[in-house]
Amino acid sequence: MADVLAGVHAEAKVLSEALPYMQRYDRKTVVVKYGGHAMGDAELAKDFARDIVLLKQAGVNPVVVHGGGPQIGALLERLNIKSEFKGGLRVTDRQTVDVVEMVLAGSVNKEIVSAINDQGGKAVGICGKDANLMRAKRLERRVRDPHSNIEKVMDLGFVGEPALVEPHIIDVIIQSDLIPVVAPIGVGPDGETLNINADTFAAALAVALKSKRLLLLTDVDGVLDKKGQLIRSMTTAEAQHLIEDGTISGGMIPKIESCMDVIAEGVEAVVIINGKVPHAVLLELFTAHGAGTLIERRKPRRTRAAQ
Ligand SMILES: Nc1ncnc2c1ncn2[C@@H]1O[C@H](COP(=O)(O)OP(=O)(O)O)[C@@H](O)[C@H]1O
Ligand SMILES: CC(=O)N[C@@H](CCC(=O)OP(=O)(O)O)C(=O)O
Repeated sequence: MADVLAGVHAEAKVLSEALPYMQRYDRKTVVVKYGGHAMGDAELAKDFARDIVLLKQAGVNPVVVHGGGPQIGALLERLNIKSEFKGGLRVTDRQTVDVVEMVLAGSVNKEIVSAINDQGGKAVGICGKDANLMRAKRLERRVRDPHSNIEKVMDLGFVGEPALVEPHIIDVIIQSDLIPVVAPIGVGPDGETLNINADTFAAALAVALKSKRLLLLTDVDGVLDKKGQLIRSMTTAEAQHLIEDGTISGGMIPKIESCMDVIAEGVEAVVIINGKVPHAVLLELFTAHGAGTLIERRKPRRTRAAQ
């Protein structure tokens, strides 16, 4: 009996301690980027959908932006279409962009919408083309050839970068008490479909929506130091230093660079968390210890709880 009571008290304590966090995010917009790697497991996908519904029920306005890199890769393979990445971005020819749109705005988007609706939420799936949410331009990335030292423009085909965000459609969805689920497809200057990295898309949307937080769900616990230990919080200057000294590499570089842009544009903080941890979103937003790595402009205060 004493054990049962102790258990009940522990549960009540967790619920009660969530109150200040619920108040902090009351009616605030939080953009959650749900990466393709975090989507693999059916049970985790259900937990994620449940967390999003709970956020909405608690008065937060979650906006889900999803990826789907591995899912695009799987369909391209089935269709025998070769695909390669340059600097973390998929080289996207005309044939590939059709597949990218089909997977992102089609199957992946609707799967997430259904998962949220199955948990009692009401989600609406859109992509950056809807109501011109995300006007984009062709990405021009310059790289210096290490041998000749000549700078070249890398041609990635139908890859875009955000040019102008018109968040009206998101506001309408939020005001209707629905949950927007957004696929990272943009519309180019000639009306063409452009493939946008989901972290970059989520970052631009978070800025336009004046989001209170941007959460990036990935497949590692957060940013790890040279010894593989989780860094719980850091400033943008410290993040820059970790890129320069090589601690941060690969796919984590564009992620961190998006974080730095977002913070420079006024979003308070970005958190990188492990989408493979059950209920990672709730732990981050509604508990004192949070989860993952918190990145913000100024020196983080002593504890995550005090922030
Ligand atoms: N310092 C670091 N801390 C954590 N992950 C890192 C670091 N440097 C590089 N990475 C790599 O970045 C990856 C996450 O980026 P990415 O694969 O693009 O994620 P996603 O597909 O979720 O967008 C990790 O799986 C890890 O291999
Ligand atoms: C230009 C570019 O690389 N676009 C990505 C879009 C999906 C994405 O970013 O998904 P994840 O978040 O799951 O990696 C792609 O084609 O894979």
